Amino acid sequence: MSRPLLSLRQVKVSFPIATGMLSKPKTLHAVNGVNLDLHPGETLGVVGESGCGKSTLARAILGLVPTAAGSISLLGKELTTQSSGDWQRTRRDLQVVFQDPLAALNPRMTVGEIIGEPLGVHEPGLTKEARRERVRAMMKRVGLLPNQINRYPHEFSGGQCQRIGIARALILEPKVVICDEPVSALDVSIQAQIVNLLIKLKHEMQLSLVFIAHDLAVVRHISDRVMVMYLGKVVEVADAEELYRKPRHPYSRALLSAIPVPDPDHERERESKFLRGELPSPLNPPSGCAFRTRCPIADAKCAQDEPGLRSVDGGAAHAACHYVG
Ligand SMILES: Nc1ncnc2c1ncn2[C@@H]1O[C@H](COP(=O)(O)OP(=O)(O)OP(=O)(O)O)[C@@H](O)[C@H]1O
Repeated sequence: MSRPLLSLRQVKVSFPIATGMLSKPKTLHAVNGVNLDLHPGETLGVVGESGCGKSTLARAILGLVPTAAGSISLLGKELTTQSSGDWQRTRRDLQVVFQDPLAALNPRMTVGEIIGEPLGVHEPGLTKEARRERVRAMMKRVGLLPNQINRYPHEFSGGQCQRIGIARALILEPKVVICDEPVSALDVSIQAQIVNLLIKLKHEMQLSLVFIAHDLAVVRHISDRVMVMYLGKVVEVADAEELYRKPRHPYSRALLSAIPVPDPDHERERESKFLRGELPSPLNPPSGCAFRTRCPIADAKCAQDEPGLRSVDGGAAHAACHYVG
């Protein structure tokens, strides 16, 4: 297999949380020992309930939040210890598409200025006209009309704003793009258009994507592999087809069973059967396996021993459960 472009090893991100005037702050482990490899041309989906650490993981990769431990390397270069000057160079290869397109765009800048800004930083030798030409070409590529280059973000719909965000992310032709819930804020009717655009651009521009979403149907459509997170940890990784065909970890099974189906009775029955109770507080995670308090097959061993991620069914998947495989 090819060498990964992006590699994470035992990455931890923690936040101190005040618990009262007289007590010491507690530590919330938002990302707790995550390993990840992203290969050239691959789309890795990251799923899990709200609060499982997906966005914090994305922010750690992008250097927007400090890591407490572990290593993150891009094209063989360690990111966690690099200087801000090095980070600037890294932005050429590593870009992000955020969830809320309008909030991510500066309302006082024209679309041309927004999309062209990274070119100004990384290719300062370009003439103004050459830069605008690149911007127009990119606008066309993402399905915007180049003659709208002087318009402002508020003149565009949510879907069009996300196209602007994607154009800005791709103008430097990066190798890796972190998509943090890029369609969650959009109308359902627009979501498929944006996902299909990302798939098209990924092939045309030979991108590798980390695609974070809580909508499992969207993730299935775009991903080659999927990583399932629970309380800051990876509980399963498998090829997308394999994961959706046969989820191994009880949490993956619960998540997939909760995908809405047209029959409401069917859905209710499935959800109540598989995904019980609330996500425990990450400030007080359960002992042993973090999922055991909601797991239908947990026993005393699960309260004592934390299962590590291991290869199951001859390598068809990796799952962190004592009773899988
Ligand atoms: N800056 C912060 N300070 C304190 N706690 C934080 C901070 N950022 C995130 N957290 C906590 O870290 C945990 C993981 O949050 P994160 O936003 O990464 O999850 P998520 O899976 O992306 O959820 P969502 O889909 O709701 O964004 C949560 O318990 C959250 O409350």
